[in-house]
Amino acid sequence: MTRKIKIFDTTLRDGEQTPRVNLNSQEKLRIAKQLESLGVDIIEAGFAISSPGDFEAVSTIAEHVKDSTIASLARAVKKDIETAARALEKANKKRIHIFLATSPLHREYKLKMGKEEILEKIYEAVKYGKTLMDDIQFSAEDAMRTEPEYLAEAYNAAIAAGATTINVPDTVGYRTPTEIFERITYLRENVKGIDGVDISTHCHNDLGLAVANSIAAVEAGATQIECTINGLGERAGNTSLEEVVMILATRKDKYENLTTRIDTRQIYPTSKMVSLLTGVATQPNKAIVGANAFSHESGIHQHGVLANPETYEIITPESVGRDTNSLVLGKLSGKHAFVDKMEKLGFSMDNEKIDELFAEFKKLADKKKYILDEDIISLVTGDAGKFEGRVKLESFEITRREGKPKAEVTITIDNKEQTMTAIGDGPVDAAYHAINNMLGNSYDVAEYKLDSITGDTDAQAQVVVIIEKNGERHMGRGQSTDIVEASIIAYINAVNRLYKGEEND
Ligand SMILES: CC(=O)SCCNC(=O)CCNC(=O)[C@H](O)C(C)(C)COP(=O)(O)OP(=O)(O)OC[C@H]1O[C@@H](n2cnc3c(N)ncnc32)[C@H](O)[C@@H]1OP(=O)(O)O
Ligand SMILES: CC(C)C(=O)C(=O)O
Ligand SMILES: [Mg+2]
Repeated sequence: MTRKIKIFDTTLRDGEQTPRVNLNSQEKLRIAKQLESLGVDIIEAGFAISSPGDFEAVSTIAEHVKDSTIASLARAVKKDIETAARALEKANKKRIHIFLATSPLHREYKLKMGKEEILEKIYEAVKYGKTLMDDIQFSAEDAMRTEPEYLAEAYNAAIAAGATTINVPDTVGYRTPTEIFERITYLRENVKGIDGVDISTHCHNDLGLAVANSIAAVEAGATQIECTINGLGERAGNTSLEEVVMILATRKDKYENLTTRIDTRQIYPTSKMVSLLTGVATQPNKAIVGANAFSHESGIHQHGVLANPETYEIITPESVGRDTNSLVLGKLSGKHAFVDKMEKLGFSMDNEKIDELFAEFKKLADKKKYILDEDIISLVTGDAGKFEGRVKLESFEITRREGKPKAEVTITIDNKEQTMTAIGDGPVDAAYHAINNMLGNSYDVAEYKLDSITGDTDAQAQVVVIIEKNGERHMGRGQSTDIVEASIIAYINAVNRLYKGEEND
């Protein structure tokens, strides 16, 4: 029998608890709209009582997002529950998510409440919530460090008062998958009326087990997973939505009866949006959405992927909304990938030439961290890294005049030194004007590309410039820790190639 797994996204609530993340209501609405397109069943839009801004965010989302259920968090406190209900007034489908901690540590040190008092508060809070709306979720905060018998009593109280979902959080990410499986199984066997409600899992990643623990909960019978985009959340974060969803989708052989409503092709755009609006970058090796998740640099892998991507990919990039996989050329790459890259750039040559270029490529890759398409073009055209020619940069200086950058550039043309100053919109523009004045010609810059070769503040900048004359394009490359210098060298390099081409004609 098919079991539908509800996806409860808490990016806008627990995700916003990520240190230094702060979203305004318009940003939250943009993300909520995207979560709706993604097919999320429940969007936890915020904690309405926490601030006027969060109240506004929850009510704005409630007004504009109609396909997903909108939830607001509330403590087991009347004013929290009433405020959540007010914020959710305009929602098509709404839920109040009431929580109260149950573990010994939280009872004694945080809440300073006894076991009985907590059970009464749970019952009263859920009962009050039910007077405001039907859909009430109850979470026993720190459930996974609570005595199992007492935890069952807490959920008995919540269900008796009318809770429709009971959430079992591993608030501090302490448990392992086997323990989670056992605890959910225990609750299923010991909580009255549990078969009539959704069982939810909410895992934190303090030991890196949030995703594995959520899957274990589902294997034990949970019907709702709480998660966040990119695994954002308090401390080490929450269960990552993209990972749990893709585990269920990819391992259909194992989870054939489990389905979600998620449109997996929306995963990558959603991840990008969340990363942009929260300012939290995803690590390159992050599963599913990281920059390297579908990149291959080693020769043996590249050879396999060229023959059939399934040799080293268990998910297609398209299925999660990414363009294609990529073969990154580096010192560990093999000849198959090198030839593939050359063919994609439009070059074909005999085996002898390929062997020769491949040997040169390996030498270059030993020295250079990233091999760009332009490096391959230079290899093929036989002038990699050379800066010889009629024009040579001697020195330059950038100052500002009347708010605009002024460049003083000294070059030699055919061994004759010249100096010229010019003003431009930016320092590179000013330097290019000065050079053009000395060359007595002005070339169209068809492309200008700036890359940082290393990631530090003293990064090497690599500039690639393509200039155009009479429909012919000439590429130049410059490398320096100074962006302006790299740009000047690239430009002069392109001009020298243009002159060389003219000499050969
Ligand atoms: C595991 C989680 O992620 S829980 C959610 C955590 N998220 C947040 O805390 C973000 C939003 N929070 C806030 O804006 C504020 O903490 C508020 C508005 C909720 C409360 O602010 P304040 O009234 O200033 O209280 P403060 O945050 O300092 O302390 C929490 C109070 O709530 C009590 N409390 C904590 N959890 C609960 C609960 N689930 N039900 C009832 N009371 C609770 C604490 O015992 C403490 O009570 P006290 O003031 O009587 O000592
Ligand atoms: C509010 C609850 C569900 C929570 O975030 C937690 O326990 O981690
Ligand atoms: Mg949490």
